[in-house]
Amino acid sequence: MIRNITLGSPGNISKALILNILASVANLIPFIALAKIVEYLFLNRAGGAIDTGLLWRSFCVMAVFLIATWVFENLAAKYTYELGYKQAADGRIKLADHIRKLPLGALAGKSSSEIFDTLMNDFFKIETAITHELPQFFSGLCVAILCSVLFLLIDLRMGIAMLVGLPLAVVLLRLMQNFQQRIYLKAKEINIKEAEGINEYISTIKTLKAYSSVEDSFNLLTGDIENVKKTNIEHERGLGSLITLSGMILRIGLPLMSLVGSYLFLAGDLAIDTFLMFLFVGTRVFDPLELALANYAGLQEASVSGERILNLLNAEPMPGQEGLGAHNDIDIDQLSFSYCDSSVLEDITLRINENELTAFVGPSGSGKSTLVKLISRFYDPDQGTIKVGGIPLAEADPSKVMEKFSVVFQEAYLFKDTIYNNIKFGREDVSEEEVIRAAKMAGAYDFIMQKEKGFETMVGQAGATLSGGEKQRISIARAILKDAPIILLDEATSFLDPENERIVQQAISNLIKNKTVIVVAHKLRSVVGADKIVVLNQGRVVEVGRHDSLMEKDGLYKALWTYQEKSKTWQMTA
Ligand SMILES: Nc1ncnc2c1ncn2[C@@H]1O[C@H](COP(=O)(O)OP(=O)(O)OP(=O)(O)O)[C@@H](O)[C@H]1O
Repeated sequence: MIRNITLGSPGNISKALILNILASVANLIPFIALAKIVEYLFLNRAGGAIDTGLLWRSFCVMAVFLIATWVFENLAAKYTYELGYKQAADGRIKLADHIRKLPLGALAGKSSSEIFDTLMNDFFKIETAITHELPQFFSGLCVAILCSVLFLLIDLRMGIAMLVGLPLAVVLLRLMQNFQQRIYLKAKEINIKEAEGINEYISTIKTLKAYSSVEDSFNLLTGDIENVKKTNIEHERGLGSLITLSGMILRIGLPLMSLVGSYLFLAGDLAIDTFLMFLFVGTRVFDPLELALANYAGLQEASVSGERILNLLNAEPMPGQEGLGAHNDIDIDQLSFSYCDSSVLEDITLRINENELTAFVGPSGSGKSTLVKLISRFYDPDQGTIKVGGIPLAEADPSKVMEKFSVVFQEAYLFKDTIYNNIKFGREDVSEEEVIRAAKMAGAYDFIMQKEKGFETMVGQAGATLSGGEKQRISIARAILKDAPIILLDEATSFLDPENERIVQQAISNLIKNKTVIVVAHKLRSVVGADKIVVLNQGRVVEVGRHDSLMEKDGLYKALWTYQEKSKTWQMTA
């Protein structure tokens, strides 16, 4: 279904198009005046005295229309540039806004490089189409049609000779349209693959060095870059030869018109002024026509880019407008969920009570993190419902849902900004005192103050300049500041050393006071005090209860517990 999203109205471009047409028409007038001057000087003067007044008038007409051409071209450029850049900027903002409302599933299968390419390069193509190709195509076409009709009316035989190549050139371009779109799409895919390769090469350099694999990865990257070079040259060559071929076919009209004109003139069947008009002005029709054909080829690529943008824009955002209720009980009823075709959660029915601590435990891959993502509506379930405070999440406004939740992930993501802004993230209304208080509660204050610039210390991209524990404490400070009633902790301490783990555990205790808390835990010891422990196995809930009752059952929980207790005595041996 095409949703009601447009990238601007075609009507907006009409002013620019009219100005471009006026510029092209004005550009032809000096050539008509030139034909008239030549006709007067060499043919119609008949040896009499030169009428200098007539010459000056003709020169004035030429000068006036040259200036008019310049004025129209400048005004047209102003409108088209303003419009082109505005449309592209508006479109990018609209798409970025749309992307954040999409379920993560709608973006599955698309890499960040692909989405980046659509946001940047596809919109750049549209920008170029609006600022250059569309106005030049339409103005070229209009002028060419206008002149062609005029010249056909002046002399049908000469007009036909002049335009004989046009239908052939158009047919050629139409026939090549599919081929051209295909090579453009192929070039795009290869370029995106290269961007992905570069992205991965840079972001995994640490791992590559650790495994002495930099050389292999570099070779792979070099291959990708070489491939892009080859494809881009192929693409330009294909497009270039297509345009020059159609231009050449179009210009067959020039020698043909001269030949037909010469024969007709010698046979006394063509007036000299008509012949001159065709030679001086008729030949000028080829330029706008060729421009129209060249830009038509460019517009084909813009249409491919437009389709890619619309594909993303047409992905359905998460539905729902309801606000969530005041309560924070979570009811999950017969929930099932798959990533693409692979089933991950099946028939989950569960109640999570307000202001209690609920722990999800279970073997790796059992679906704990996925269940947390469904509860915070990163995805919608395939079957079943999740209600928060009695309101089905599927009917709730997605932006309101996130107001209810603070999520602390396994790996904290920080932005390339100051520590202060990273803590304050998403809360423009908080004071400096509140930020400092949150940092203290998260156990982050001391290490922040030890840094030379304190809260103004810049954090590298993705928090690269901080340790794992420091990043985690900043993300907890962020969550404390958000003060959402439901806290989701997805193995927030699993990558930390014992010292950092102790500090982060303390920070978490401050964060979760009087909140509804769901924690995904690998280390069962960290959740012995939980009000409810939910044991998952292969996407199903297999046991629910407190630690003591689960230990009495002799089921999976007890097995996991026993295994973990034994592994505490594990030692590394060479
Ligand atoms: N984005 C995804 N696309 C496809 N499959 C996924 C995706 N995320 C997770 N999975 C798969 O879904 C299953 C459940 O993953 P999930 O991360 O929920 O398990 P988990 O119990 O949290 O595991 P762990 O304890 O190892 O973190 C796994 O088989 C995993 O490979």
